[in-house]
Amino acid sequence: MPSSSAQLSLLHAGILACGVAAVASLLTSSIIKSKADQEAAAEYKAAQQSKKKAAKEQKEGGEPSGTLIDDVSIEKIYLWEVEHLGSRFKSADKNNINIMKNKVTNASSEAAEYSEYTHSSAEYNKLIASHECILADIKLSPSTSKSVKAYVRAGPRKHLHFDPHSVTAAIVTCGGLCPGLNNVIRELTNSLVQLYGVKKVLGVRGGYAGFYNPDWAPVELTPQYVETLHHQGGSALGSSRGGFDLDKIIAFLKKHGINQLFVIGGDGTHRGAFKIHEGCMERGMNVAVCGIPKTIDNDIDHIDRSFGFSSAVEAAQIAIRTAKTEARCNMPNGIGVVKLMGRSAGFIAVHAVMGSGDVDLCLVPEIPIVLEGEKGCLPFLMQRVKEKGHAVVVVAEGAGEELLGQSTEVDGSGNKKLPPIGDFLKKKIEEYYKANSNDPATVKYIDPSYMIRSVPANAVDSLYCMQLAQNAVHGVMAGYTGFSAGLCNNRMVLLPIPELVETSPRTMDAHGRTWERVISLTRQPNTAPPKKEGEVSKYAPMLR
Ligand SMILES: Nc1ncnc2c1ncn2[C@@H]1O[C@H](COP(=O)(O)OP(=O)(O)OP(=O)(O)O)[C@@H](O)[C@H]1O
Ligand SMILES: O=P(O)(O)OC[C@H]1O[C@](O)(CO)[C@@H](O)[C@@H]1O
Repeated sequence: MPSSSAQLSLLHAGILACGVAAVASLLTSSIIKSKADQEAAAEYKAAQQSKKKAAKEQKEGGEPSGTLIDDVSIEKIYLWEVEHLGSRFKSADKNNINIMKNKVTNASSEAAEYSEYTHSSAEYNKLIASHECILADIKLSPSTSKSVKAYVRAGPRKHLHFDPHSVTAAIVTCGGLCPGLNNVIRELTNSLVQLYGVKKVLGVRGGYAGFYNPDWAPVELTPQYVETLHHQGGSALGSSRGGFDLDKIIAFLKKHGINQLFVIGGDGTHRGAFKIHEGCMERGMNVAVCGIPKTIDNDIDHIDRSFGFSSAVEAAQIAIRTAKTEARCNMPNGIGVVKLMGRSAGFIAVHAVMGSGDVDLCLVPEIPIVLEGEKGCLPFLMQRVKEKGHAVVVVAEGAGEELLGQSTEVDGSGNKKLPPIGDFLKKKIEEYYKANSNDPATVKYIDPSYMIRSVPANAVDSLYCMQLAQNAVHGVMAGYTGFSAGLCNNRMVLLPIPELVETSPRTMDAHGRTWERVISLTRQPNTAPPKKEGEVSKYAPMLR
């Protein structure tokens, strides 16, 4: 310890000297470094400037900037043409130009009559011209074909096929429920009445059977009737499976003078809708039939996603979080098993897993379940529980058919009923622990079932439903028929129904990027069967 103030000041001086020397050495090294850096910076700057100059020259020459890759090109575009009533029936007066009517409804009238007063008529900011299209496959590489397919772009057309005053429209919802059904019903009604000035819109109750069931008389849909529909889950019109009867449906259309039919449903519903379209054409009826693709399972092909899917995936998070809490807190060996909807496609399960980040094992219909052995899910689960103390499993309801066998039972529409995979899995986990561990497994099984599809649409789905309904109405008013409105490559398009149903229901690609992401998250053994030689990989449009 320094004993006097003189010693202390000597010590301070020493420290100061050392500090100055260290700073000086640091400065020298940074000066040397900065010389090298300066050269690198100058080189980089020069390269950037020459890039900018080249881009400017390209722009001035009328070319987009960027590097020209001459081994990738598109030479031919083939349009997925949609049938147009104008080819068989006379369209409304060509002077009947399409403007936004923005009709005001007479809210005080109990009889729901609409005022003829239009709040403001406005021209559309964008009218879609003939042959405006959206490329179907936007992935290109030197090995892809130079001929590509394209969808008809959706949106208002300048000329209307129908005089709105001569239109009686009908809306029907079929198949299972799905968040957003009411949003679509509401926006179809509002677009028809307020945007186009259609006088009558009927809501057919209870799906296809509602066209002829005497106890389910149709309701008249008005903007007042649908005002708050979008806040509720389910379908204000009701729905059903089975009961498709073409002659009776055609009889209904004739009786009520329906010339525009909007059918909201899945692949089964669309098959029916196309039969109605063909039935009308064969009978010389100037009727437009339009589908709006709906399925909680997201298994309709081509479209980026079906409405309601995002809300269902969101609702499934509550079940997964519940399973996590139960698994974490229930000892010993807490395991939460959540069963989610998904008849033949595991999209809800895989998206819920990817969105959650809490799941250790995901089982879907597309990937065979292996219980034991090197790639067995049971030893894997036991190991995960050893590491973390608990684990969460998500299983799609259609998974494990290879273990449980195919059910011979079907529902009213002919869809196979599914064996109880959730209970089976719970039993297998418990048995495996009994045989291989001193402590039992504490398995909590959660089946949120209909809770994930009866919720109201979230904001993303509400917006999507609005776009679908508006574009369906634009398409029908223009005279398109036998089509469905959908989102493809993030653009609204019109899809011919036969193309839409041909490859539906779609399933997740066992060798695609979605499944790759799932196993990279869960780190579970990949039991996807090896890819067959020449097998073309399908993609899951939502996550390409
Ligand atoms: N090939 C078909 N021809 C005519 N109608 C059909 C056909 N397939 C199904 N339908 C009818 O379509 C309606 C709905 O079918 P389904 O129950 O299979 O639901 P979906 O439309 O596929 O929707 P979800 O995704 O909810 O299952 C039913 O009324 C059924 O009778
Ligand atoms: O019991 P329901 O109403 O027939 O619906 C169950 C089925 O419907 C779907 O949600 C498809 O709409 C499937 O995932 C499920 O298996």
